[in-house]
Amino acid sequence: MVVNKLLGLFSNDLAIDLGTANTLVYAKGKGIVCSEPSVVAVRKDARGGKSVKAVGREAKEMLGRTPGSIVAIRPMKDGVIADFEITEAMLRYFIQRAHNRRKLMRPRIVICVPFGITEVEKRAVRESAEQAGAREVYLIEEPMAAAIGAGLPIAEPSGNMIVDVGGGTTEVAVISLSGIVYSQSVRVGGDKMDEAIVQHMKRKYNLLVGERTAEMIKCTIGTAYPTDEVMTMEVKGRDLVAGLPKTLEVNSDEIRDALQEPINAIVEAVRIALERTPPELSADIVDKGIVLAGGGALLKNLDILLREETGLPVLIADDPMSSVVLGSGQTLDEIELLREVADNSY
Ligand SMILES: Nc1ncnc2c1ncn2[C@@H]1O[C@H](COP(=O)(O)OP(=O)(O)OP(=O)(O)O)[C@@H](O)[C@H]1O
Repeated sequence: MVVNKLLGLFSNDLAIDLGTANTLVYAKGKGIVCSEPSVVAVRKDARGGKSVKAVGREAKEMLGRTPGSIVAIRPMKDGVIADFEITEAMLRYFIQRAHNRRKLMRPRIVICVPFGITEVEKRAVRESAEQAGAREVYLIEEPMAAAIGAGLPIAEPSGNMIVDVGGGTTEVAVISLSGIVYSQSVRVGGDKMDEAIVQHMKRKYNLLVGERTAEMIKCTIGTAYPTDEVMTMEVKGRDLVAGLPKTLEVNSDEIRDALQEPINAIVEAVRIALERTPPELSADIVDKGIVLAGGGALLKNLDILLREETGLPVLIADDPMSSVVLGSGQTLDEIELLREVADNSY
């Protein structure tokens, strides 16, 4: 008992939301200790060797701005590992940062994965965390973690619907009695919205903008449903015809049109989930509504659009970008909960 208490006190257990866009780390007893973009800048030498130059925010600043010898890489794509080696380097960096760079720690790690990824993809995440220094690895499905983090009563025999709109994926899940009754993951999220804006700028204005600029446009004037006032913003890019830098003004109406395809895919995923939900649980969702989490939940008026399209109440989680990591962090404190929701299918 005393030993257990002491172990708890000196625990270095971590929960990690290894996301396509952002990685968040929660340390037991401390809360969120790190929240950074999932980007790594790598320097290549003449012999083809690679070394990590920067990770996180510093590396994101470099996206699209690197000289030939350095590449800024996003090692996660569509919610899964696209570059194993770089993901491992990134995890190692974040784990060490969470432990104030003390290298000897071998923590127990709870790590989130999108629902519906393959066994091979799960193994890649697990091995990557082990290589990065984890002693034990538990995988939790993202919608479950998001629901716990958003404070939904997941253990009750009652339907809870969570929609987690991330950078690479959108996960729609219905949860009851600590289990996922139905879930669908579509590989559409904030990244596809950014791409749609890049395409729009190219098609309408012959203006080439980078993904960072596109993301800024989305977060500043992007909307899913008309706002009372039309918003405008100045955008800088390269004119594809003249080849010179150019500034022009775009408005929220045209950006909403540009975002239609990815947004429709999200609405469709919610609609399908509702159609396939068992009737008793549907009845619960009519009363309780849908809860939105993930950074994409911050897209202006996405809640209003979903309310219009489904006729159900739609709420946004308190801190949507942190729901997943907060939910997984909670399982570090409640071992019973971890046993119930961790995926041990490998
Ligand atoms: N105010 C905003 N409006 C619209 N989108 C936003 C806003 N703030 C953040 N986002 C978007 O949210 C996304 C990141 O969300 P989040 O951190 O939840 O994703 P992730 O967990 O990294 O991704 P995934 O779950 O797919 O692995 C990015 O695409 C970002 O552009």
